[in-house]
Amino acid sequence: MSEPIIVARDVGVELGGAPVLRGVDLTVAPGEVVAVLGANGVGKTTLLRCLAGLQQATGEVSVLGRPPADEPEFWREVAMVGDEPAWYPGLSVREHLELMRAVHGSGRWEARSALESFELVGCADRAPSSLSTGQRQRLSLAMALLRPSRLLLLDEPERGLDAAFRERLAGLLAGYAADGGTVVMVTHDPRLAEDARHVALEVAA
Ligand SMILES: Nc1ncnc2c1ncn2[C@@H]1O[C@H](COP(=O)(O)OP(=O)(O)OP(=O)(O)O)[C@@H](O)[C@H]1O
Repeated sequence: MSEPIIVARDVGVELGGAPVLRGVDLTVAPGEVVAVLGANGVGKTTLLRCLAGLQQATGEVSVLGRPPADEPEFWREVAMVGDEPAWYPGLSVREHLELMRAVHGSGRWEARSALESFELVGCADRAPSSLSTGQRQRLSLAMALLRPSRLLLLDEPERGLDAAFRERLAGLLAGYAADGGTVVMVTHDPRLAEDARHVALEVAA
């Protein structure tokens, strides 16, 4: 059996003096799509940040065979979509996608295919800051899915997306996993969770 992509054991986090995560275990195999579910404030984003090396935790966290670290070497293999990124002034939607290909040396798609898949053709020459919330979210997702990666970490990828595009996104994530990628997403969206293995977080006692 292939090595897990993620192994988290007995993970604990305290924020502001209060326990947020306690005794959390998670193992994710290559090619899996995992949906982290739970009520508001239960610690889903905090867990994702632990997996991204953005939050210190007690216990053990291993991602791609080593402790996650917020360093270029880690981010070459891991793509994350969470809070809206800073957009490059003066670069269009198309140029943001081309930038991803240029920086990473290759990509899973040409910029033109990504524009089509993420329904951004009509706004390709506009500045991202001039787009709607859902269009900007599509661009964030397109930039993450276009570049090569082994693990995709998504925090509420459904934010701002209409129902039809959520359906499309479910298919795009299934395609990423079929290509050998692994997805861990925090979501409140039943459609995105439908095809995923559910991991339910509960309030840390
Ligand atoms: N910087 C911080 N300082 C103190 N407490 C924090 C901090 N960040 C988050 N928290 C608290 O940690 C808990 C978990 O937050 P988190 O964002 O991980 O929850 P979540 O499950 O992702 O919630 P939601 O579904 O609302 O996005 C919350 O009670 C939140 O108030």
